[in-house]
Amino acid sequence: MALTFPADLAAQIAPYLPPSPSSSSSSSSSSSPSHEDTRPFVTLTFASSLDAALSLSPGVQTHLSGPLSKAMTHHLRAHHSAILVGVSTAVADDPGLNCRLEGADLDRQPLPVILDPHARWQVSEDSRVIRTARDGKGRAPIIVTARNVVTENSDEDAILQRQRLLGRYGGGYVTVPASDGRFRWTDVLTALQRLGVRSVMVEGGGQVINSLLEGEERELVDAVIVTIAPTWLGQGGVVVSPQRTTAPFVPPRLRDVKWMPMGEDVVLCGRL
Ligand SMILES: NC(=O)C1=CN([C@@H]2O[C@H](COP(=O)(O)OP(=O)(O)OC[C@H]3O[C@@H](n4cnc5c(N)ncnc54)[C@H](O)[C@@H]3O)[C@@H](O)[C@H]2O)C=CC1
Ligand SMILES: Nc1nc(O)c(N)c(N[C@@H]2O[C@H](COP(=O)(O)O)[C@@H](O)[C@H]2O)n1
Repeated sequence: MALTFPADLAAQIAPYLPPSPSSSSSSSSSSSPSHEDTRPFVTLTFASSLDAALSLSPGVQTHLSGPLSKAMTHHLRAHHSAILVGVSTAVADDPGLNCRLEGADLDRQPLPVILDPHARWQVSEDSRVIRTARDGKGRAPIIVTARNVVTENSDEDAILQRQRLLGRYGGGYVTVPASDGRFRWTDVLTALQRLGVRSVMVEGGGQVINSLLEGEERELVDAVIVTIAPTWLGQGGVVVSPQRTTAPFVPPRLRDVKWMPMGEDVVLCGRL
C-alpha cells in the first residue's frame, strides 16, 4: 500500500535534506551545505532500538520503525538520488530499496547501491530489488565491488551472468580500490558522483554505518536522521558502535539537533 507523509513533519525535516534538484517540493533549505559538484551529499539514516541495535542478529530483518517513521524513511528516499546498504543487509533483508510514497514515479526513484567488495551477493531475477525494477517501481542496483574481484573470484562465470542480469534492467557493477576488503568512503562517493549521484542515504547495516563513523571519514556525513523505537533488542544484536580510532578519543557529537516525536518513535536529526 502507498505511504503518505504529513506535510507538517516534512517541513520539520526539510533543513536536513540535500539541496536536491529532483525535489518537487520546497524541501531543501538554504542552510544545507552544498558541495554536490565535488561529491554527493551524504545522509546517514537508520532505525535503532533503545540499545542502539539495528536488528536482533546479523541475518535477521527486524522491523523497528512504526508506520509514520517508515513513511519518513520513504520521504527521505524520495529526496535522495541513491540509497546505500551493505551486502549483508541485501542478503538478510532482500530489500526493495525504492520509494513507496503515494505518487512516487520512476524518475523520482533512488538508485540502490550495494557495498559488496567480494561480489558475494547472488542477485537474481527473484531478488526483490530486481522484481521492483522489472515492475517499473524502482531502479536496478549498482553493486560496488573491489577492483580485482573478478580476476580473484573463482566464480567468474556467475559474476558475469549477474552482470548481464543487472545490465538488462539498467544496473551493473562498479569497481573501487579496496584494502583488506574495505573501501575508502571518498572512493565510493567519487564512483557514485561519476554515475551522476548527487545525494546518497546510507541506511546500514551495522558494519557500513560503523565504518562510516570511524575516524575522519565521518566528516563526509552531512546529515544524520535516526529513528529510535521504544524497544530493547538485547545483547547479540547488530549495533551501531564505531571503533574509537583516535587516542585520546573525542566522541563525535551532533550539532543543530532536532528531536521529533513521530508516532511511538522519535526521530533525531542533526549534523556531524
Ligand atoms: N534498522 C535499520 O535501519 C537497518 C537494519 N539493518 C540490519 O542490519 C543487519 C546487517 O548488518 P551487518 O551484518 O552489519 O552488515 P552490513 O549490511 O553492514 O554489510 C556488511 C558488509 O558490507 C560490506 N562493507 C561494509 N562496510 C564496508 C566498507 N567500508 N568497505 C567495503 N565493504 C564494506 C562488507 O562486505 C561487509 O561484510 C541486517 O540484520 C539488517 O536487517 C540494515 C539496514 C538498516
Ligand atoms: N527505516 C527503517 N526502519 C526499520 O525498522 C528497518 N528495519 C529499516 N531497514 C532498512 O530498510 C530496508 C528495507 O527496505 P524495503 O522496505 O525493502 O525497501 C532494509 O534493507 C534496511 O536498509 N529501515
